[in-house]
Amino acid sequence: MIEFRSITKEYKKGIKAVDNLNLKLEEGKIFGFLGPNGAGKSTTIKMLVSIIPPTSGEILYNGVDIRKDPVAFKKLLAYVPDEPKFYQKLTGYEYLNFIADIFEVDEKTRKKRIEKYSALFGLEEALKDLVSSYSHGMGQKLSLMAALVHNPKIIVLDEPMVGLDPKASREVKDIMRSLADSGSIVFFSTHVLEVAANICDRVGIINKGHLIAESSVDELLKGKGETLEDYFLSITKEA
Ligand SMILES: Nc1ncnc2c1ncn2[C@@H]1O[C@H](COP(=O)(O)OP(=O)(O)OP(=O)(O)O)[C@@H](O)[C@H]1O
Repeated sequence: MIEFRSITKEYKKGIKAVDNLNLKLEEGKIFGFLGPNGAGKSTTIKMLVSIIPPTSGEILYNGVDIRKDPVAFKKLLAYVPDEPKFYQKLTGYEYLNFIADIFEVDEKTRKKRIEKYSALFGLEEALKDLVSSYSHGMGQKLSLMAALVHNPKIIVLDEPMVGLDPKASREVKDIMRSLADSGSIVFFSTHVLEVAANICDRVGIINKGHLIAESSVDELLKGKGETLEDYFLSITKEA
């Protein structure tokens, strides 16, 4: 389990991008993180994947601060950013092999996974080309493949559906489900409330750095007779 304990991030002194966040992410569950623009979603994700440190508070994995043994934690983790960056002079294959080397995935296993996911995403031919020739959507798919090549125990995705065609978007949702079903922690941010309502086991809504709701979609909407979109719009307006 991952636990955010009183996590606060101030980029500028006195201005809290994330304010006293307490949140638990469980194995086997897909957790959707929702919020308006500038609410603090990417900041939370970047703290979880150790790109930026919190100003205060701690993030625990199975009870241990993730900063205690960062390499051990990162070995379990895959991060799919909203704007993936690649080494442009590598081919897709070279990039995936580079990532597989870092995560010490053996040759046979990586070959099997690369074949499986390149077929799913229709990227078999493109993997021979330089990454610099890829469209935005192809880059998104490559970034997802790089995450999946080491079969992560924890996968964190920032706006994973943006720029994907409908088929790839469906594949990503199915992959997230099967990772969760195999016991991984799946945490992603999205603006697409329909996706969140359909695939998440739990959702959290953040607004102006504060977590203002957190539960299963059903519990959130129980007795309210609303869609997730109606509920989201009403509580982010009030807060
Ligand atoms: N590097 C930075 N320096 C200063 N302020 C920042 C920085 N990154 C984000 N912020 C501020 O922190 C707040 C939260 O931003 P964040 O990117 O986490 O929001 P978000 O929920 O991911 O938004 P979006 O949905 O638009 O991507 C915003 O007020 C933003 O301006």
